[in-house]
Amino acid sequence: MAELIALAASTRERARDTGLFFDFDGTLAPIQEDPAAVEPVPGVLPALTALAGLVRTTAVVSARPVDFLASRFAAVPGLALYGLYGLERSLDGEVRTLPAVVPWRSTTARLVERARAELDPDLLVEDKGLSMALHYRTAPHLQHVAESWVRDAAARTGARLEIGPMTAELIPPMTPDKGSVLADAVQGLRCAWYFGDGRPDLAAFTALERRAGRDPDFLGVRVAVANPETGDTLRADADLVVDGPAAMPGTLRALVEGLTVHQRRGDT
Ligand SMILES: O=P(O)(O)OC[C@H]1O[C@H](O[C@H]2O[C@H](CO)[C@@H](O)[C@H](O)[C@H]2O)[C@H](O)[C@@H](O)[C@@H]1O
Repeated sequence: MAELIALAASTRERARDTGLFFDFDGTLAPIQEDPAAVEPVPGVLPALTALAGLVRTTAVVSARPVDFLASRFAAVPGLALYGLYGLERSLDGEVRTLPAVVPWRSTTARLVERARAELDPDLLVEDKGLSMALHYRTAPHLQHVAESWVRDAAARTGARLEIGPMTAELIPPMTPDKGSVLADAVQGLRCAWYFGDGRPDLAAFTALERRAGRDPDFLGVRVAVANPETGDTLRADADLVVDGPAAMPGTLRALVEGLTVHQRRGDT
């Protein structure tokens, strides 16, 4: 907590030039068997709303589609959404899709249809519009089947393979990574925090390091959310460690407090 308070103190003097960026699954929401049932941890939405009033940018950067994120975060005004690793963006309420990727919608639709027809029904097929994922969390014995099916489909279609926790995903080849999303999003900011839990979030950490390396005035804060599954993936590279999604509301409230103390004092 002492580290968070110190970093909040350094952030508050540049709060109006600060961006707060969050991964979704395993960071703002707990890992569950059914991806469609996942909701943000109770307490996260009011804390994000409070933060959105204190800093320039608050954003979710996720492998989920923007419409899914929008359904979960409608209560947070001004929250920017980067979906499908940045293929889809909703920065001002309007959803924009990288134009080059649009033809992949039909490729993905065919892959989803084939997966549902060919594979064991215990493998959950997640249709994300421009990408799709096979989930074997409730059927771990099918990991090999899922991974070899997506490998084969990737070779046939040119889609890119992304292996996640209990998940094998096919994404369009031009999909950015979270690092390039962050590098772009932090332009014009003097401070950014990134909260993540998994391997794709490392690229976002690296983007903050690179920016800080080029700009000594820039403060980048890398926060690892050590959920029970991905555990130590980001810990070694982090400035702060949060003990899983359940600890996020308390962490965000402490950050609100750290940013608000200054404003109250500054106002008097
Ligand atoms: O970038 P993220 O927001 O972290 O999304 C990564 C993947 O998250 C989801 O899958 C993971 O969470 C599920 C729900 O808790 C869990 O059942 C699954 O095993 C995890 O891999 C989402 O369903 C995927 O589409 C995302 O790629």
